[in-house]
Amino acid sequence: MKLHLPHLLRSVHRTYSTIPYSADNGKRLAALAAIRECFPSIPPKLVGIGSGSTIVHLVQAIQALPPAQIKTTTFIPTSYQSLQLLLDNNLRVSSIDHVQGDLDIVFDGCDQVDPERNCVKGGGGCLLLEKVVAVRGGRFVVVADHTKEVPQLSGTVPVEVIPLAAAYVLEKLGGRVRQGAPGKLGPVVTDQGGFIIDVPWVDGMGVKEMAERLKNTVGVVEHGIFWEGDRRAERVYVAGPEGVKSF
Ligand SMILES: O=C[C@H](O)[C@H](O)[C@H](O)COP(=O)(O)O
Repeated sequence: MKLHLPHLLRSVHRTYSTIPYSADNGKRLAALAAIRECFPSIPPKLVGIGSGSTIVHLVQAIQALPPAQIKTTTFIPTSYQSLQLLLDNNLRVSSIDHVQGDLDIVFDGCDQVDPERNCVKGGGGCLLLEKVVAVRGGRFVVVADHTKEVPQLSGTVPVEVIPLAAAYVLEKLGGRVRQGAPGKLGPVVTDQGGFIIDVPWVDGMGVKEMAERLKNTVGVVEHGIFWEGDRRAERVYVAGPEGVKSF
């Protein structure tokens, strides 16, 4: 659903309308809109922060909030990248395994999002902890540029596997072990010590069937489909050349 830009989003758009649109500006616009509309006005206790390039803009937007709105907030990272980002911005951090109960809200990016707000995540190899945090989010808000919006999820799904099970999972599901992160030869090793296999989406298969197929394969720790069976986005902010919409 394309929204008429409310006043708030129009002002965000005006602020950036002199900058030529790019996917990176899109991430920034969508992040600003998401934070302005969704970051609780009563200072939240616990806020989850996803991983990836969009998150950098989200943290900048959080930093721009009035100090009183965040001074009692503890942020929960989903990777070493987001931990470092939060520390660099002097925000208070804790770890998801120290949390009791739900987080107030979780903000994250995505690689694909469909009209039902199902997402594929894990392009940066961080899907496992992202999901562990997302399932504990009272709200789960996803931010993206327009290149991520798709009519239906497809392509490949990142899947985190135990390294010794990689050969078996490849036989069962197909795909390739992700290789060659900058500065690292051989398989990409995740923050939790797993390998990532990019598994092809079976042509014509629905979200539920695909998610269950991946989850039911021995050796798979977690997959990058975020859907109603575990955690679907409650709200998605997408920016494109025309402005920001949410659905
Ligand atoms: O593993 C990475 C995460 O799932 C990211 O949220 C996702 O890949 C989107 O990344 P970016 O914000 O860099 O487009």
